[in-house]
Amino acid sequence: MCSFRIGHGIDVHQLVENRKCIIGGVEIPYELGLLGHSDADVLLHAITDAILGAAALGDIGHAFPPDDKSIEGISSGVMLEKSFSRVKSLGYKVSNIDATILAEAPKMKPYLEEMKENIAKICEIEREQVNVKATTTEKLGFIGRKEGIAAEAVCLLVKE
Ligand SMILES: Nc1ccn([C@@H]2O[C@H](COP(=O)(O)O)[C@@H](O)[C@H]2O)c(=O)n1
Ligand SMILES: C[C@@]1(CO)OP(=O)(O)OP(=O)(O)OC[C@H]1O
Repeated sequence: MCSFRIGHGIDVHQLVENRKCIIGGVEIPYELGLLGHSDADVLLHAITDAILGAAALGDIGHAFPPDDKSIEGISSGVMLEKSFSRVKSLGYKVSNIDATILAEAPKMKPYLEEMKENIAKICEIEREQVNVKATTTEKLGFIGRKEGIAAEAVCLLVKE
């Protein structure tokens, strides 16, 4: 009998000058970038939290503390890979991931396929098992004022 576990993740990062805008492992050309202790990939952080959450393994900050100087600038792809590896060692596979980026700008559409490919590769699944969407907040709130970008994700794990 299969066992299923669902997880949810949410993350927000501030948009500032002189930082890269890396989302879903894709460096997006934009005048502002995301601020964080790591590369601040808001989408991969939400997905990492969803995967860890599904396996009841806490969250990204437990595994990679923001006050740990040795991981300053760490790639979020590496954090997702290590988190997935923990989940895999418990016997789980990722069934699917669905995520949404909330951003007034930049336009995400040209980069969504590459993001899906990056996520699928790290989580050892097919691209069809990953969905990444984007929405504005219709110019409302901190996202609408282009002060920050948020992402939400859900992940279903399966153990056969
Ligand atoms: N940063 C964004 C936001 C949205 N999109 C795409 O535009 C479509 C319309 O967005 P609304 O918020 O106006 O509904 C949406 O379906 C996205 O595909 C985008 O690429 N980048
Ligand atoms: C990724 C970590 C790594 O220290 O830091 P940030 O890049 O600042 O990202 P955030 O989502 O604020 O916190 C989680 C931390 O684990």
